[in-house]
Amino acid sequence: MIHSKHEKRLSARDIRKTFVRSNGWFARASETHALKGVSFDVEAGEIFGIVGESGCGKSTLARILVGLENADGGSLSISGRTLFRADGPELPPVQRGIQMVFQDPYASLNPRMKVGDVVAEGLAIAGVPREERERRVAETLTLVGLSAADSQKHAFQFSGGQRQRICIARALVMEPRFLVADEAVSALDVSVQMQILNMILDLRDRIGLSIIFITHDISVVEYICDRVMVMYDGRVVEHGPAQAVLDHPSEAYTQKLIASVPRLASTADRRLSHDQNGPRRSVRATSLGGDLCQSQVSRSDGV
Ligand SMILES: Nc1ncnc2c1ncn2[C@@H]1O[C@H](COP(=O)(O)OP(=O)(O)OP(=O)(O)O)[C@@H](O)[C@H]1O
Repeated sequence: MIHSKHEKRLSARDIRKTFVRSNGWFARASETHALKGVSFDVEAGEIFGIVGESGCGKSTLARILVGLENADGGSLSISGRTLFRADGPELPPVQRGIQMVFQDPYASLNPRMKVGDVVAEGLAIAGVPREERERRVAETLTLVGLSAADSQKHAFQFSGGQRQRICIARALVMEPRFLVADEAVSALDVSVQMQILNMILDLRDRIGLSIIFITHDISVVEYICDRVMVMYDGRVVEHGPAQAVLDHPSEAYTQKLIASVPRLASTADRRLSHDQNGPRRSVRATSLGGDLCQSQVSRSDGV
């Protein structure tokens, strides 16, 4: 499942989406311009953050990337291979090489299904034979810090953090080049958030996965992202290396967004800590709400 860092770049150009809502027979339909021409590139093996306040269009963009929603205009390609463009057909979600992890692991998992069946669902739909499905499920569960034996358990037997690992395994088993994580840690406790974030950093390092990390939490961007794109009202306000944008935002909107939250220790310290300690490290974490905790984290903590 290891990807070459040289081969894939995702390019989104001028993506547009308008939602039209009917207001009954006698009133005019109302329109929401959710995306007003959004362009960006994500390099192979990078963690690309997308931030912005509620309603700026982050989730709509995520859903368009994975094919859960159609764009009205623009184009999307991975290393020149077109996923969609205005005048052409769309590549179906399963052929895109992009998978998604959602915010709430409780809502996005059927608690009564066996974990092995949950993780293998996409493979079964794609017609992958049972033996290969079982092998890939076991491999992927191990990759996310669970065990092959967990495939026989039911989702309700797991904690929130473990359920999010199952959701990540369900996405990774399809061997995507790009993973879209939409607020993937915001439903979890801060200490559990750190464990999932560390696991994502590990996955990037170990298998060269590229991750598009959508969040409203600046501290998460500072912790995990290489580059960041700031959105407001369906447009890109600015983008660049995460630390540079957070330390020296050039746009007034970004300045306001960043000024409203507490900050972590510098990226250099955190990266050094990650490099020295591998998956186990001590970090000072803060959430948008301002909670501060000292959290000792490990992939093998069982969360
Ligand atoms: N299915 C839909 N029908 C109508 N309007 C929609 C639909 N989905 C999203 N919108 C509108 O599009 C805009 C962007 O919504 P979106 O969910 O993408 O924002 P967001 O930045 O992800 O917000 P949040 O952080 O709260 O999830 C909002 O004004 C929203 O109300």
